[in-house]
Amino acid sequence: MTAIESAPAAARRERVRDPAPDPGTAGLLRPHIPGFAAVVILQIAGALAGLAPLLAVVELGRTLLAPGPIDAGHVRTVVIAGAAGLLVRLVCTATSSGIGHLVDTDVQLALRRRLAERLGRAPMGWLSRRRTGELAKVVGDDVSAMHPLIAHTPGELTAAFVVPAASLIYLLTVDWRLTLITLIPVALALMLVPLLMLPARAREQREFEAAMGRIADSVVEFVQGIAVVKAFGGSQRAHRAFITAVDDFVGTFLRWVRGMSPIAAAMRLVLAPPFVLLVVLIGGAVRIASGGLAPADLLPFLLLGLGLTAPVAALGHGFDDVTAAGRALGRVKEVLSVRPLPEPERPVTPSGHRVELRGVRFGYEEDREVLRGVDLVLEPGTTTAVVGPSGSGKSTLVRLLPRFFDPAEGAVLLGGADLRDIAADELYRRVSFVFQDVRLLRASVADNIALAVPHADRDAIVRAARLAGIHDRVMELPRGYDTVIGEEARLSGGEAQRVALARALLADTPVLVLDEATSFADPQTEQAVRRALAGLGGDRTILVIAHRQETIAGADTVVLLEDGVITEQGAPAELLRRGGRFAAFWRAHDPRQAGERRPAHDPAQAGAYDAAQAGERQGEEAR
Ligand SMILES: Nc1ncnc2c1ncn2[C@@H]1O[C@H](COP(=O)(O)OP(=O)(O)OP(=O)(O)O)[C@@H](O)[C@H]1O
Repeated sequence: MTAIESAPAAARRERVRDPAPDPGTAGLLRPHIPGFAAVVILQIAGALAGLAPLLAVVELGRTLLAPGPIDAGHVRTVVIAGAAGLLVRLVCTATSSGIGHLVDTDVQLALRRRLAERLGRAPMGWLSRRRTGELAKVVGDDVSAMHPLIAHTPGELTAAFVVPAASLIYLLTVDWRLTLITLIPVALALMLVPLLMLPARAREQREFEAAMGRIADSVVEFVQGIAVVKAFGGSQRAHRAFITAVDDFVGTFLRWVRGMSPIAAAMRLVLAPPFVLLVVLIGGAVRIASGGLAPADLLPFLLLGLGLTAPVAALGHGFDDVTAAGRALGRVKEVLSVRPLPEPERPVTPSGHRVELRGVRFGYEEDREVLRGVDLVLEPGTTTAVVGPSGSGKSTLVRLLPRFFDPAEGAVLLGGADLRDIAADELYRRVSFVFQDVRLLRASVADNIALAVPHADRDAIVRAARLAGIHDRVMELPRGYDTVIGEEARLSGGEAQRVALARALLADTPVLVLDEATSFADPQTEQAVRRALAGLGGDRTILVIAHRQETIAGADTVVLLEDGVITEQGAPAELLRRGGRFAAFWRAHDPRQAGERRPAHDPAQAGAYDAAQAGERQGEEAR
């Protein structure tokens, strides 16, 4: 355990405000319970009122078929009652639907606000691993996809169950035997349901979904890799993968249809109105012939019997929409459950901008450490270049400074304060960065550069752009610095990186972190960065992942990172003189030396480095 981890770690845990876990969707829906209740109550009232016209027809039938003179007053009352019921139903269902849609709008707004707030506090490391489109889909499409679930399902389900339940109670009061006969189609449909759930059907369903997935994969693969496939003349092969997936699908689909279609057809048949009417008519005829039922009493069974099948049909209806909404809800919940990096309760102000990493350990996954105990000091006014083989943890190391992640063990200190004790806005006033995934906003070039300094004047913006080597290119754009990126002009990767560099230079933070691999995407950018670094000077603390020998040679300190540990550090010239691991690394990556002596892939050069690495590993094991 390092000195840092002990007491202060526990004390800090007490001081940080670990944000309360997200209340989840239930918490989000709670304020809207009155709205949902109004939807359900109005639907129940509307559904019951909707029975009035049917019952009025039944009553009219009974009155008209009854022997003797017709009571005109009674007929008028029945007609008015039926019409009133219809009107109440219309008003109730329209109001219920209106409230349902208002609740939906409110819920969607609340969800989007909650998502925006969560994304605003999500760790940058988490955000940087996600594509912008992926998150935009969650905030946009996935929230919209919940519309059927919120606006329609509560009302529709209520109506689908209230109408048959009320009808059933009424029919039972008329003739319970014929009521049971009327329920035969529903009973038959329910008896068919277990057949849909047989293991064979479940297997066919899984195979069907897997085959659909294979088709989707082959299409995505083809589209994503289209440039590579074309360049290497493999389009026939890629097409073949798609054709094979489709051929496989045909067989699977036929098996699925053969298994499902007889059951689905039987269900449709027994729930179809002609079948229901046939059952009611046969049952009714038998009851009337046996003298157990008055002919006029058959009427309510003919009118209401059809409605009894509604709940079974409702179970299938809208099922796809609801499952899609459920999946969308799952993705929304996943984003809502991202834990923000804890903010300090009593923030500390750093004094100065000396950066120190003490015993830093970090891994993306539980059982695999990427940084295995890094101790490093970055003095103000110096440039430190991090070098090392691919995958050694360079990007991970530098991303700890702008707090993309927190170390699992150890600490990163700025001006003597643990980054976890510094308020986020304070930290970003002191640390700026330019990494690989440059993201520009759909805003003017000037606004993009002045992101961190919104009130910067045009002269300052132009100065930063000149320093970053992007000014001339900006002047070629249709409206210069007012050109909206992504709308009026598109920038290349290197140009976007130079805009990001100008942004970082204008922010003028005392600590600057750069990933040279990207910044050096093209020769102009490479020069711009080197000029900028040389020009910055002062007592800035600069940390750069260096790939070019010029950058390494120009740094005050070079740090060789291998497999998550610093194996050598010091002034570059001194390290070269020493002839150790860094010198071997340098020689193995020096194109001039390789060109002078041997072919570019100089096994001897690489071999020297590999041998040094192997020797060190053995030494480590021995220790
Ligand atoms: N987001 C991530 N999730 C899981 N593992 C990751 C993630 N980012 C990096 N890694 C792993 O961490 C290790 C170190 O990666 P890192 O990008 O820090 O190395 P690097 O030295 O910067 O490599 P390069 O020079 O190739 O960019 C690698 O093994 C990589 O696979």
